[in-house]
Amino acid sequence: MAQTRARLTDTELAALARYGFDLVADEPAVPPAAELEDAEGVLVATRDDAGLTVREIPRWRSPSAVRAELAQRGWSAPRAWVGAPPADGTELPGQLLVLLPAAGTSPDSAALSLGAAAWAGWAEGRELVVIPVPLTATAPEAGWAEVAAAYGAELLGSRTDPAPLRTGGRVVMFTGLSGAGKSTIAGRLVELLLEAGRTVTLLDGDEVRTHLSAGLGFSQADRDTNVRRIGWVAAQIAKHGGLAVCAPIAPYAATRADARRLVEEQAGPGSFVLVHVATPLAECEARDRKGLYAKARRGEIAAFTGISDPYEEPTDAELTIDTRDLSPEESARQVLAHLIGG
Ligand SMILES: Nc1ncnc2c1ncn2[C@@H]1O[C@H](COP(=O)(O)OS(=O)(=O)O)[C@@H](OP(=O)(O)O)[C@H]1O
Ligand SMILES: Nc1ncnc2c1ncn2[C@@H]1O[C@H](COP(=O)(O)OP(=O)(O)O)[C@@H](O)[C@H]1O
Repeated sequence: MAQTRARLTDTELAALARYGFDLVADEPAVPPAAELEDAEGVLVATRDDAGLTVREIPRWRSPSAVRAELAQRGWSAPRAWVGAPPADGTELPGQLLVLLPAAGTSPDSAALSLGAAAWAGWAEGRELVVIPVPLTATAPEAGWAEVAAAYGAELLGSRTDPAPLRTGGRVVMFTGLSGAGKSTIAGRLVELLLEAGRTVTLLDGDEVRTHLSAGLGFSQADRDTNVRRIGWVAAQIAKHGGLAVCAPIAPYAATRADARRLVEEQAGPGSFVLVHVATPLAECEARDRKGLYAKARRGEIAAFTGISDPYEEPTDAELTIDTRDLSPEESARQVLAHLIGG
């Protein structure tokens, strides 16, 4: 055997659960290790000459546990619905087991919480039990009627057409040279958003480098780590509908694209707004508020963006602002208009 213990991905864990719950007969395609664990290191299955033995899987509630809960609630003839609520006026009973196909997603996936939230309006005057199940919505590995029966209910219907994921969360990432005006515009944007009654998280550059990215410098690898961390945190904020504003130099196109991907994976298409503060180098250097350009020119700061280190101009920015033409107030209002409009 290749290794003694292997960690399963979300997709493999769902496959193991389907097998362990007798929803499918065939052994799942999982690594050939003697012990299998989940993302937290919990032992979920063992393998010996007799085959695979599935133990408790913390991520997924077993059909028998769900059946026991329905019995305890006194549901005499449980009915089940799979996926999103019916769009066609189907009558739903007063007690309903909702099965949400969630194979391959993480436990805190936005797809899952949006799936559950879609049922909130149906809960009034009704008893709903909402259970994520380890099956794939668009290509179920077992028939929905059989799955519903395993969870102790008769299938009433299903709706598993994949709606595009949109949490309503957004991330505004300003990018540009040092002194371009990123922090000034980001700060004013946050004030305008607060005035408009929005809750907003500012991932302030100084605070990020003091806490989240403490110890990182300005090599390409460190800048990439810094920008990816900012992108990851912003994605977590946007995942459940929050708004995050950040303003790193973010000089590399590929790393900005990584941040965009992280955010859009969690909050849906259109959730990442890249704002290029395109103040030319000569103007930034003329401002030189912190005296850094002068130091960089004297060689006292190595690898300074625009002087001795690259800045890759974005070609994918949703907005480009040249602060030679606009005041900070006008610039911030332009970003706000984009957020409100799109
Ligand atoms: N070598 C070098 N190059 C560029 N900038 C430097 C450097 N050393 C220190 N500083 C100061 O750090 C601020 C940029 O940090 P960031 O976290 O935004 O940079 S990056 O996105 O990781 O490239 C930047 O702040 P801003 O002027 O607010 O952009 C600089 O003040
Ligand atoms: N239209 C403008 N937008 C933003 N900043 C401007 C503008 N015009 C002049 N400035 C000045 O440029 C400087 C930008 O500094 P800062 O916002 O810290 O830049 P960055 O965060 O990109 O390094 C500030 O002193 C600001 O007052």
